Amino acid sequence: MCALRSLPSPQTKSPAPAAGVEVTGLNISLPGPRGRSAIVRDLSLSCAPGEVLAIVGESGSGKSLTSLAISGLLPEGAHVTGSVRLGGRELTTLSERKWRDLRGREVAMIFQNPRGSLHPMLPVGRQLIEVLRLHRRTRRVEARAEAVKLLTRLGLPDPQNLMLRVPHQLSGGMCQRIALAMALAGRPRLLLADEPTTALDAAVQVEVLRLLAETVAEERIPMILVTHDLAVVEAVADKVLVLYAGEMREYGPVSSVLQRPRHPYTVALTASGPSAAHRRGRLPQIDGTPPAPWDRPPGCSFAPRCANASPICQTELAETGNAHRLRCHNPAEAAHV
Ligand SMILES: Nc1ncnc2c1ncn2[C@@H]1O[C@H](COP(=O)(O)OP(=O)(O)OP(=O)(O)O)[C@@H](O)[C@H]1O
Repeated sequence: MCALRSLPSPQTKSPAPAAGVEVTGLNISLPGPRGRSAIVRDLSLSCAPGEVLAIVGESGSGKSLTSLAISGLLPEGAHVTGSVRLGGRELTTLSERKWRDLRGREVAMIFQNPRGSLHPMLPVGRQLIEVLRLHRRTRRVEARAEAVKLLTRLGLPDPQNLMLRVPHQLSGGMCQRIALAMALAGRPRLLLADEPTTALDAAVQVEVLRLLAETVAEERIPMILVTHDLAVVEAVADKVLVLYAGEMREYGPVSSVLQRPRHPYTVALTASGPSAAHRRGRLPQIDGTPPAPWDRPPGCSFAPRCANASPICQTELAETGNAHRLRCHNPAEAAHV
């Protein structure tokens, strides 16, 4: 773990305090081998300004589609119902023209491969300055000064020199920080990060994520982080949403959900403890496989893999809790992990 650094506070802030994001009753369906299938079902979450919400779950649980739905980037043929509100504005009904205006500026995204978001032939400084000029409508000289400030803030030494280099002359960690600076350039009202550090080595991952979490906290930007890695969740997130087969199973503050998991699925994920997960960097394996979206059983779709399942689990889902929400008829005792 790297030591936390105290960062200079930004001189320019968003004109108005950004409001958070609120997702209510989100359903995403896609055409599949047996017609249209519900992939994500009845998902609700919220992320306040400066808060980091992590979405975790096994491969195929719908983490990326949820993030893509929030950023208006779902694949062709996807059908969405429910609501995604950012600062009180409904996003699910925006036209593509409105999205083009919003995306990258108000809703920024960071992906797994940092080099993929950079032009391979252009100096990274020029790329960052162009994005700053576009989003902030400033002159080149001001954009350059802002670029230096952003890169310093993201822990990059000698930013003037670094800005002259092209991506292949930089390490993956440096490229990811440049990509982060570009994502932050528009002073977004929401940051979506899908496995942003998976391609980096473990020590750099933690440092980049810590800097990112500090920056969004200072800038009051809500951040939704998609990850497989419980150690990442523990290190940087405030809240966590545990997805199983496209549905919420457990949701609440990290300190509560990961330390005192109640849903048998979360219990299984955390059974070896986040620090053991940290060593592997992936979710632990659980016996069995999740159902395909077109083959979901009625009731709780985790029931076929669940040691606590009882007959009611085959027919109905039950939701309890408020700050720490849970969908389970037979939750585990709230034991400390
Ligand atoms: N373009 C698409 N067309 C049809 N089905 C898709 C498409 N994209 C994703 N899916 C299906 O939707 C489900 C959820 O996919 P998604 O990528 O959101 O999962 P994930 O939790 O992010 O997985 P991973 O951790 O492997 O990235 C999967 O069953 C996947 O096969």
